[in-house]
Amino acid sequence: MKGVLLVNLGSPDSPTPKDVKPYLDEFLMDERVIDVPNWLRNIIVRGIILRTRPKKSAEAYKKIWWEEGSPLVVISERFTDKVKEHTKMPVALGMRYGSMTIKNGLQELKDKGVDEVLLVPLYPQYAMSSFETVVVKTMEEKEQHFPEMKITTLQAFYKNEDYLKVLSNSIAKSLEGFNYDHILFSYHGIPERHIKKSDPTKFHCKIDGSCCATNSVAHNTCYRHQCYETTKRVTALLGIPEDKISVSFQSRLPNDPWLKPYTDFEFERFPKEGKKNLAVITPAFVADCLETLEEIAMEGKEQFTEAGGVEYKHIPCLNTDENWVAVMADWVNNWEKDGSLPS
Ligand SMILES: C=CC1=C(C)c2cc3[nH]c(cc4nc(cc5[nH]c(cc1n2)c(C)c5CCC(=O)O)C(CCC(=O)O)=C4C)c(C)c3C=C
Ligand SMILES: [Fe+2]
Repeated sequence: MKGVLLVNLGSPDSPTPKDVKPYLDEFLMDERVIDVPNWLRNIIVRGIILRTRPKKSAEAYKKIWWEEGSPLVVISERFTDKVKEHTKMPVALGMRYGSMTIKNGLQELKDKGVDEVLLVPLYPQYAMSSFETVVVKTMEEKEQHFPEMKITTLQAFYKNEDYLKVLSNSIAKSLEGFNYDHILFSYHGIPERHIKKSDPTKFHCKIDGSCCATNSVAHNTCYRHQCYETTKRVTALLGIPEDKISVSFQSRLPNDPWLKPYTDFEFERFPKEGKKNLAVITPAFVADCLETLEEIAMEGKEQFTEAGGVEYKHIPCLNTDENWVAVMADWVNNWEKDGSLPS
C-alpha cells in the first residue's frame, strides 16, 4: 500500500534552555548544517555555540510559543490533518530534528500497512542543510529499520506552477489595502560555501547571479538560484514592477560569509532610501516558525521602524491555506494513481 511522509525541520519540546539545548545539539551536529570535520564541529557546536545559544534561543521561542506548542509543529500537524481529509492514503508527519522523528513517521505508516512511501520534504527550495538532510536521514532510517519500504522523493517545488499560483494568491490577499513602497522576499540564509559544495559541475555557481541565466544542472541543487527563481515567478504572477521588489537572506550564524544581502541590513537601509512602507514575504518556509514570527514579524519590524520606516507588514506563510492543501493533495493523489510527480 502507498502512503505519504511529510517532513519539516522540527522544534524543541518546550521554549526552555533545557529542551532547546538537545534540539540545537542534534540540529547543529548535522554534518550538512555545520559542514566541517567532526572534531571541529564538536568544538564549534559543543564547545562554543551550545554554551550560550540555548538560553538566547529559548527566550526567542518563548515570544512566539503557542498554548498547543511550537507554531512550526502545530501548523505542520494541522496541515497534515487537512491533507489526510483529501486522500485515502495514510499520511504521517515527521521532523528532521526533535522528538517527532522521521523514524516514528515511517513506523506509523508501516503499522498501517504502507510499503511504498512518497517522501515530501516541506521545503520549496533545495539546500543541503534542509532538503538534502531530510532525504539522507529518511534513507538511513529506511536502511536500518524499514529495508522493505520503497521510498520516492518529491523534489523541491520552487518553480511548480500550482505552488506558485497559491503562493501568489495568498500574498495578493495579504497585500490588499496595504500601500507598500517595497516588497522584500526574505529567504533563510546559508553559508556561501554550501552553494559551491552543492554544485555538481564544481564551476558553474558564481554566487553573484551572473550564472543563473545560463542553463545548467547546477540549478537543480542551487539554493540561491531557486530563491531568485521563486521571486521572479511570483513577482510576474502578481504583476509587481521589478523595481518594487528585492531579495535578501536572514538568520545567519556569525561565521563565514553567508548569502547576501543580509535581511537585517536591508531593514536599516530601506527607510534611508525612502522605502518607508514595507511588506516582507518569507517563501523559504511553508509554515510560520521562529524565523518568521520572531525574527521577521517582531525583530524585523523593530529594526525597520527604528531606522525610520513607517508601515511594516509580515505576510504569513502558506500554513494551512486551503488552496495549498488542495495542491499538496493533488500531488500525492496523482502519485498514488499513476506514480506521476509534479514538475
Ligand atoms: C528554509 C530552510 C532552512 C535552511 C536552508 C536552514 C539552514 C540553516 N539553519 C541554521 C541554523 C538555525 N536555524 C534555526 C531555525 C530554523 N531554521 C529553519 C529552516 C532552515 N534552516 C526553520 C524553519 C527554523 C525554525 C524552527 C522552529 O522551531 O521554528 C535555528 C534555531 C533557532 C536559533 O537558535 O536561531 C538555528 C540555530 C544553519 C546553521 C543553517 C545552514 C547552514
Ligand atoms: Fe535554520
